[in-house]
Amino acid sequence: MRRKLAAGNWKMNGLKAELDQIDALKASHATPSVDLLLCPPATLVTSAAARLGDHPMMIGGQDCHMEHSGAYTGDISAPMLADAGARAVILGHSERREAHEESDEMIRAKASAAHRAGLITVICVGESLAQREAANTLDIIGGQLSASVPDNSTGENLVIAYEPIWAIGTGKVPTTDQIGEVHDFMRDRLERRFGAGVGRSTRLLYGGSVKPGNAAEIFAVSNVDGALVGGASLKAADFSPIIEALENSAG
Ligand SMILES: O=C[C@H](O)COP(=O)(O)O
Repeated sequence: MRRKLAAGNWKMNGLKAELDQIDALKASHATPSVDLLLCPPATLVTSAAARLGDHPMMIGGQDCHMEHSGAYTGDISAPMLADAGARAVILGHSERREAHEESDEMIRAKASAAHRAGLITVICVGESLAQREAANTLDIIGGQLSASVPDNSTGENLVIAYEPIWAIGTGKVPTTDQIGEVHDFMRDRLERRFGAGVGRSTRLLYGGSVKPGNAAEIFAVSNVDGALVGGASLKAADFSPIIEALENSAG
């Protein structure tokens, strides 16, 4: 049985003062029945991890370099993230694919490096509105999956987040049928490539305008094992009911 995962992506938001949101999450979810992951900006990874104490929530990064170390000004390697207290890293978010021109091949190399460093990778895939309207969604997702997921993936270190680009930060959410179609497709693709063991134990998250008001409906969809939450993860008051909805959905 896959353990559900509620992941928060703070993106480029958060100063030290916002670490009090971690205190609030700890207080509200002292013994969570689902896995929790919070990915603050890199500047806060060390202090966020320290703030956790012995709480089971994980802290993650939002990107890493594909190399172990070297002359890459401004970049952060996977071992550095692990050394800072991170246990996971988001890779291939559409905002990085677009703004930093990250290709599937780059994401695959980064994910491979992250796995070697012992990190869980949350690899993001998703179609644009034009691609969906052209009925190319499954082709796009299938291509991103096969090209950006590395061979050294296991059921423990691989998480896939389906994030339709047009749903991110827009308040627009696919229908539950649309989400289910993509998640069932991803499950099938992973099972075909990696076999039933890895394919069935890899967690599949949905991301894109997940809010307290729509979380329960999304978590009831086939093969949705949790969420990657952006805006609503910034405040514990918003993230907490999403976590509760996931806990209530876990069966
Ligand atoms: O990584 C998170 C996603 O981009 C979703 O962001 P959002 O919940 O603000 O739409």
